[in-house]
Amino acid sequence: MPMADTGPVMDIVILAVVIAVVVLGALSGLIVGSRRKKSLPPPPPAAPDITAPPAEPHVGDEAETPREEPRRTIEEVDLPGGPAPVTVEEPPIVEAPPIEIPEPTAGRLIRLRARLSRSQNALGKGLLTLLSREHLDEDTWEEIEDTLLTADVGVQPTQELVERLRERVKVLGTRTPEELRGLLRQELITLVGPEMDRTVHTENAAGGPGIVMVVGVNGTGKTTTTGKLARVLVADGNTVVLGAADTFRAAAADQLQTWGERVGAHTVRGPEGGDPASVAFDAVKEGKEMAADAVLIDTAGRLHTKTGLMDELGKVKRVVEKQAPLDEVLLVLDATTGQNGLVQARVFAEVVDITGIVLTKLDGTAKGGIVIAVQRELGVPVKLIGLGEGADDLAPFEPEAFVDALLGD
Ligand SMILES: Nc1nc2c(ncn2[C@@H]2O[C@H](COP(=O)(O)OP(=O)(O)OP(=O)(O)O)[C@@H](O)[C@H]2O)c(=O)[nH]1
Repeated sequence: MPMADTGPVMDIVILAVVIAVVVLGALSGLIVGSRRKKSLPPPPPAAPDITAPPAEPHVGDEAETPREEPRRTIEEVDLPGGPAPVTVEEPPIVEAPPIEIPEPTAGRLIRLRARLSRSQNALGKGLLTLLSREHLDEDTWEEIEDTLLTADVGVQPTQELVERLRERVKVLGTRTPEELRGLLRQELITLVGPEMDRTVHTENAAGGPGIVMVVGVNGTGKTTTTGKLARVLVADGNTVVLGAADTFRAAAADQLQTWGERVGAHTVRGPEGGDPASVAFDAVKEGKEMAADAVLIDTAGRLHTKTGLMDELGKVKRVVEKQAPLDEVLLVLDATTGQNGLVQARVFAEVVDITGIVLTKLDGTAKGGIVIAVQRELGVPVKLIGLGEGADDLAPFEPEAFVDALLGD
C-alpha cells in the first residue's frame, strides 16, 4: 500500500488528538480553579452586625488608646520622676445674683404720694373746690356727696361725712379755705380710722417665725404683693421664707422665686398642680428650721366656685396650723375693680378670717375712697397699699399721710 494515501488522514487524526488534549486540559483547569474559589473562607463582613446584641465590655477595653488621639511629641510625654506640669484648673465663676437692699419702709407713702394724683384730683381737689363755694347750698352738698360716691367711698360713710361736715361748717360760721381744708382733713381721717391696728403681724408669740398667708383673686397683684412684702420685711431687718402655694400656675411660683432671690429670701415650691397645702406645710417647716423671722405663703385664688376655694384655702390653713397658728391673713384687692372688689372681699371673708387688707393699683385709679368702703365692708384694716409696679411700690398704710396725699399741698 502506498504511504502517500494515508498521510493526510494521519495528520487530521493527530491534530484532532492534540485539540482534544488541549480542550480537556483547559476544562480540568477551570474545574480546579472554581473548586479552589469555592473552598476560600468567606470574606469578613465589611461592617459589624448591628443586629447582634452589644458585646459585653471586656477588662482593658477602656485602656485602649483611641485611634483618634493625637500623637504626642517627645516633649509632651512625661518622663518618670520628672516634674509633672501643674495645670491649675480655674473653678468656673458662678455669679450669684446681687442681693438688693430694699428701700426703708418708713415714709414710703409720702414718697409715693404723687401716685395718688388721680384720686387726689377726683376726691381731694374736687371736695375742696366744692367746699370753697360762696354758698354751700343743698345742690353743693349733693355734689359733695356725688364726689365721694364716685370715688368709691361707699354710701354709708359718705352720708356720715357729709352730715358731720355740714354740722361743723354751720357751727363754725366762718369758712376760710384753710379752715375748710382742716375740717375735711379731720373728717376724712376719722372716716379712715386712725385708731385701727395696721401692723402686719409677723411676730409669733411662741418665738417661731410669723406666718402670713396671702389670699386674693388671681390678677389682683397677689404674687407681686407677696414679693413686695418680703422686701418690706427684709428692709426692716427680717429673714423671710416664701411658700409658693399657688401651684395652679407654674409661672406664679417662678415669679415668687424671682422676687425672693432678689432679696435673698428662700422659696419653697412644689410641682405644678401639686397640693398647695403640702407646699405651705413645707414652707412653715423650713421657716422654723431656718429660724426665719417670717414665712409668707402665696395661695391660688381661683374663684370658679366658692366651695372649691373654701376647700383649698381651708385645707392650707388647717395644714399650716398643725405647726403654728397663722399670724396674719392678708386679702389682696385690686382698687380699680370697685364694687367687684367688695364682692370678692365678702367671699374671701366667709372662707378665711381676714386680718388685713392690701389694696393694690391705687396708683391707677381715681377711686381712692375704696380704702374706706372696704374697711367698712369687712371691719378689717387696710394695712398696705400698692402704688405701682416697682419693687418698692408697696407702702404701709398710714391714714394721715394718705389723707394728706389725697388733699394735696
Ligand atoms: N400699677 C400697679 N400694678 C400693680 C400693682 N400691684 C400689682 N400690679 C401688677 O398687677 C399685675 C398682676 O400681678 P400678679 O402679682 O401677677 O397677680 P396675682 O394676683 O398674683 O395673679 P396670678 O399671678 O395670676 O396668681 C402685674 O402686672 C403687677 O405688676 C400696683 O400696686 N400698681
